[in-house]
Amino acid sequence: MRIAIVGAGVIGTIFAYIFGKVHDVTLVEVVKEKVDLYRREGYTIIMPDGKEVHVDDVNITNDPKEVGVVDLVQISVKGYATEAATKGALPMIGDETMVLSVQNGLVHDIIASVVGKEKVIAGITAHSGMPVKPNVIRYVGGYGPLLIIGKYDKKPNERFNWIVEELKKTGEEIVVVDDIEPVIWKKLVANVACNPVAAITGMTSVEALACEDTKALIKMLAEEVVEVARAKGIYFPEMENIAEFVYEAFAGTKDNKVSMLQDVENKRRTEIDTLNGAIVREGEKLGVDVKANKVITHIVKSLEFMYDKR
Ligand SMILES: NC(=O)C1=CN([C@@H]2O[C@H](COP(=O)(O)OP(=O)(O)OC[C@H]3O[C@@H](n4cnc5c(N)ncnc54)[C@H](O)[C@@H]3O)[C@@H](O)[C@H]2O)C=CC1
Ligand SMILES: CC(C)(CO)C(=O)C(=O)O
Repeated sequence: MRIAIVGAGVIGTIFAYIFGKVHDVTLVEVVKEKVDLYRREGYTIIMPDGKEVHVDDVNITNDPKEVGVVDLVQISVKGYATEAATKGALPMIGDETMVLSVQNGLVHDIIASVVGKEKVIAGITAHSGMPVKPNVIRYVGGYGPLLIIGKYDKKPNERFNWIVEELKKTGEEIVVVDDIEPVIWKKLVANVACNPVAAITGMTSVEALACEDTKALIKMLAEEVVEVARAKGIYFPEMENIAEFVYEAFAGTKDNKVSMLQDVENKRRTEIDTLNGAIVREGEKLGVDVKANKVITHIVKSLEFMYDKR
């Protein structure tokens, strides 16, 4: 199968390595220096057991037209870049192409607005990693399947089934569900409740969960997400006891810094707009009280505003 992965970051590179064992994969990256670096030196992945895998001869470009039409495009950029990345990918998307995303946050409607809902394979990954150098990535590994995916329009077809079978040839665990939305929202609630709190306080999960005030804040954010989910008709059993669920999910990150804390520490734009900001937009549309998420969105955006001021 021919796959194009848009965004040669942490997830894009890890997936290029995994899919590339079996399939013809091209990375598409907007940063020219990164394209040059990957072409010149390849990339290294430090595997969960500490072994290093080096990949030379990387197929990477910053010109999607060079790639042509592929079977599967994976959008693997930060939430705020989703629309630009999907529009940029259009030269690689033909009648039969499907578009996969396991990005965090509410991004699948953005992709669907560009390519059509019927082309979108939405989902999550239980795997993660972090950058060590521009072409060295620590693959933390997986706390579950590589992919939990579903056709976003809930109408599986022959083409989708074929892509799933092709992806399974990697030997990775790929779980297919009929309704992907509850799966996305279950991960979303953990990211929305924990990531900005970590970003603002500098806390790891161990520190946050030792403080009753921090736990109270996490609970408030999570409860609003549940109310928005209910208003949208989305249900997953953990909604019944959401605070315990998010505390447990956060605890799973141990002493690691969640992505939004890493972003703030490195003065990078955060994914607040497709996490808490998206909850605020959805909540306000549906008449749900989302004040806690609104306040924390303003705080994180205020932090971003100050990046270049001192
Ligand atoms: N890092 C992790 O362990 C996990 C990340 N995610 C999610 O996956 C998504 C990607 O995250 P990371 O890989 O960590 O981000 P990253 O910042 O490491 O990589 C994103 C890459 O996309 C590139 N890019 C931006 N706009 C582009 C465009 N228009 N065309 C081509 N390339 C473009 C950037 O230059 C960068 O190299 C995010 O939504 C994140 O929340 C989900 C699970 C785990
Ligand atoms: C899964 C987890 C918590 C990995 O750290 C994440 O999604 C993030 O940091 O944003």
